Amino acid sequence: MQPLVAVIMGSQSDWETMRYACDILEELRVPFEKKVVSAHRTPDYMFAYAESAEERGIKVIIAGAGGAAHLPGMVAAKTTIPVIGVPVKSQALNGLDSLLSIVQMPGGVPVATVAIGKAGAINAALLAVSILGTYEPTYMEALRKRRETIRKQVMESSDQLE
Ligand SMILES: Nc1c(C(=O)O)ncn1[C@@H]1O[C@H](COP(=O)(O)O)[C@@H](O)[C@H]1O
Repeated sequence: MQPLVAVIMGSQSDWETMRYACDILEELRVPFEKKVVSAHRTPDYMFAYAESAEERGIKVIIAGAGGAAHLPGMVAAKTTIPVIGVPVKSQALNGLDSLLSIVQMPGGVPVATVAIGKAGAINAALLAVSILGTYEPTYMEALRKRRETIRKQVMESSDQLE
């Protein structure tokens, strides 16, 4: 099926985080592609990838990177498709470097930045599905059902408190 969401990451080492985004997309039956693309290490490929994404039918790009995390911002600079940036936890600075590199975009070139690490990757995918849901009601319905499941789980966990 034609992918609607692109999950890209600066390195294969980001997969341990970005796999959580892919799990959500699989769960909600959203067609997606996943690729390693680096602004630093494969700049020409990154440009070509970002420039061609819209015409290939991609609606949202989720871009995860760690450290000097320029990938989400550089992709956003080359496309007007919504870009969601996931700060990957870095070894040296625990992902604070990644977060600040992604979130502080100059006015005019937005990147929707989520939290550092696993929770951010999960929320990036949910946000991407929300965007798809604005024109495809089945995705909105899938999100509503998921929220309801979470609500029930929380209520049950509350009942189980001693
Ligand atoms: N931040 C970027 C970019 C980029 O922004 O283009 N390319 C790779 N990286 C990051 O380098 C970290 C270490 O990568 P390696 O584990 O491959 O050394 C990864 O978290 C990756 O996202």
